[in-house]
Amino acid sequence: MKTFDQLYAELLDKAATRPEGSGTVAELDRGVHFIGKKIVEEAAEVWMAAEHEGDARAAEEISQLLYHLQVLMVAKGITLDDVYAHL
Ligand SMILES: N=c1c2ncn([C@@H]3O[C@H](COP(=O)(O)OP(=O)(O)OP(=O)(O)O)[C@@H](O)[C@H]3O)c2ncn1[C@@H]1O[C@H](COP(=O)(O)O)[C@@H](O)[C@H]1O
Repeated sequence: MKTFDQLYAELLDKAATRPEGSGTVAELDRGVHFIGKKIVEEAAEVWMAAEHEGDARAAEEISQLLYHLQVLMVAKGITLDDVYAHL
């Protein structure tokens, strides 16, 4: 289990060190357009899970959406503070 901040730090490290087999590195290499489409896809899965698949599945889909949002943040150089400033 990890927090939002811990995951972001892990993804920043993956982007910097580019370990073999990292899905994050592969997604970053495909670019913002691809990541944006993943976000839209995961958002739809969150919606469907929340309406039809129960809270546990919804929570899992939400975690995936948060992951892809963080990959986009890393791709764009957007920091946690940049986002938190608007909360
Ligand atoms: N939290 C996540 C995470 N959530 C979602 N995903 C990715 O997003 C995909 C979404 O799953 P779906 O089942 O919706 O996708 P799918 O359509 O079946 O599969 P795809 O064809 O879209 O890949 C997963 O296949 C993962 O590739 C994640 N990939 C990585 N992490 C964490 O990110 C960190 C870095 O991971 P790596 O870069 O892979 O080392 C680790 O702590 C991981 O646990």
